[in-house]
Amino acid sequence: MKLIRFLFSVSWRGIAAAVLMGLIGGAANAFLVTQINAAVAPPDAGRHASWQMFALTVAVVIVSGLASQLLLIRLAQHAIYRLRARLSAGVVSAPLEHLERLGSHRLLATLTEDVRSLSMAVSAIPSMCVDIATIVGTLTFLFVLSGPLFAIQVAATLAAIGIVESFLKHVRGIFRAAREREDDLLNSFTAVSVGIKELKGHRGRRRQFMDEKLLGTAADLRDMNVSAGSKFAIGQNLGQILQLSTMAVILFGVAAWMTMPQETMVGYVIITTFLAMPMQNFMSRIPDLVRGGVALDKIKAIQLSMEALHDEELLPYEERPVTADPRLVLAGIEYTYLGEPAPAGPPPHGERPEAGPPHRPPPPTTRPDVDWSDRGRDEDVPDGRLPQRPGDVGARGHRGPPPGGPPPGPRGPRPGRPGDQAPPPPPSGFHLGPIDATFAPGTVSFIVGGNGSGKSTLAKLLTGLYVPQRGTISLGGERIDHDNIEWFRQNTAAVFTDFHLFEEYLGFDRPDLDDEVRRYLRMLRIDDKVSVSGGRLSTVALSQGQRKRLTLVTALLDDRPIYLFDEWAADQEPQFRDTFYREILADLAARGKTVIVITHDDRYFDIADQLIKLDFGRMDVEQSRTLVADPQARRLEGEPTR
Ligand SMILES: Nc1ncnc2c1ncn2[C@@H]1O[C@H](COP(=O)(O)OP(=O)(O)OP(=O)(O)O)[C@@H](O)[C@H]1O
Repeated sequence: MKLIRFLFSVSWRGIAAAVLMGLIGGAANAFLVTQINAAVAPPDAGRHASWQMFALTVAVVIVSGLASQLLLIRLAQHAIYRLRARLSAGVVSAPLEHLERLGSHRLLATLTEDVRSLSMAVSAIPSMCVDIATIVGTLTFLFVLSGPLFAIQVAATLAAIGIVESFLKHVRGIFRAAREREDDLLNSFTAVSVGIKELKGHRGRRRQFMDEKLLGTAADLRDMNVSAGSKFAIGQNLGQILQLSTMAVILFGVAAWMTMPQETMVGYVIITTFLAMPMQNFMSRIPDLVRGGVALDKIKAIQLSMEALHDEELLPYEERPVTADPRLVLAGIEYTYLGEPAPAGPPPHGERPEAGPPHRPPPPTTRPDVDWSDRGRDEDVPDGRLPQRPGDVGARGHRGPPPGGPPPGPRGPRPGRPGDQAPPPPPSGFHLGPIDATFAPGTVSFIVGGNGSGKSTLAKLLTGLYVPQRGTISLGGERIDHDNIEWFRQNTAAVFTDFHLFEEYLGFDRPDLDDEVRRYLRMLRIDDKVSVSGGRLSTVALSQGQRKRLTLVTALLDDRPIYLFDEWAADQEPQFRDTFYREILADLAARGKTVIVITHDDRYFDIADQLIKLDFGRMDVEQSRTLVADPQARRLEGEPTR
């Protein structure tokens, strides 16, 4: 079982020690039964029991049982810790686009619901081990007592297990479906917390949302859990009926038929009474195991791999200073989002539909842990991995699919061979590029364009959060690829529109950090609202504009060679907007930083050294202009870039 395998992967020595203790406990339990049996046997039966032996056996039962449980509890908690650590690492290290496609609700459901289910399952294992040891030990004693009774009892127990298992098949399916609904419920919870103002302000919308979405999903989950619980209870009770029927058959039929001695029958009754408790305990923990298995499957399905399939933590990283030459050059870069999966339904032309659970998210399209050079796409690499270092791009005349074509992801579908049963290409979404541009040190570049024209997508490419599927990015003349993308990311301080403000200044190891922060708080005119002490902000409960100023503080503290602001000034008052564009950006450029600003503020176009206009994902060459030749001039009167 996957769960047990997972537990073993945490510490097989710990498991072995705990199971050994459990077995000793189980054997002692069985011996206890023989003691009780001897104590109640008629004096002429030749069995002896002493209270000293009884007390010693009880001591062994308790000590070994306790030792086993303590060992397994530690192990289980360690396993849960490892699970949380691996899952969180899975989230942090998964490619950004994959996380965006999953959505925060699915991540939350995994980090809360799946971890909870797995914790329950892992916590159930200690007592189940002791139960199994007791059952095995007691049945062994029954075997010694009477072979035929042992055979009948084991046959009945196996039949009971078979009955429970046949019910479990249905229960497993229901738990699986219920787990998918958990995602929907978490989605509704997210909508409630994020959209509470919209719901409060519109009675009809709130009612419909509550009835159809939140409560509808909650009711489905309730029904599924009731159905699963009832099915399991029926199965468990049928198993118990079978056990009791077996007892009746033995007591009232087999005993008389085989003329069994009375002490054997007394022993049998004691054994079956002793067996009842661990059996029930064991059975009642089975649903926890089933849920744990479903949670493991789910984690695997959303590819937040515990085997670290996309582990960016494994990206090579060389501890070296940031670049001294922040010249960023884009050469024909292109990027395509994977489109939404096709709606379920009969496939055209008699094709077979793709198998998979209904809510299974598509695989990630980007793989930052591999090289994204053009060369790899045209080669058939046996194990699906691409060469570590790019060859010469030289493929500017060989650009990939037309806009809207399938994404040529580094590990995406390889070119098919005749006769290949290649899966249909995933539907493609928005396509950006090709983009050729240079962002020079000491200059301010504006990226402009309509809503949805691809500005933020380009920003994610410029910061190394997405990897281009075609073309190259170079920084200071160094081509960026698999081997240096982690280093590349350390060169940019970026503020995105959907930023998160951390209450603490993390990742700074400076004794005078508080003083520096105070200086920036004063400079950004927010020192009357928030203070800092020990690298921690006094509050983050501020207006959107004020919170954005705090993100700017963090970016300025980072002091990186490249600065990227995605519509930073949109929430600022006019006066401060002026300060941002005319003073802060100018100061950064004067300090030799490469400054990139995504903006709709055409009033400030005059301060830009370069303007890059995007139109439906393409660079509008006519309207994109530059005067990189003279960064000091800061006027937009240069020639078009191409
Ligand atoms: N995570 C995503 N998955 C799939 N498609 C996406 C994703 N993010 C954006 N898109 C698509 O890419 C296109 C460009 O989005 P992007 O955010 O880059 O535009 P933008 O120019 O920054 O727009 P705005 O000015 O409104 O912020 C959008 O039309 C959207 O459909």
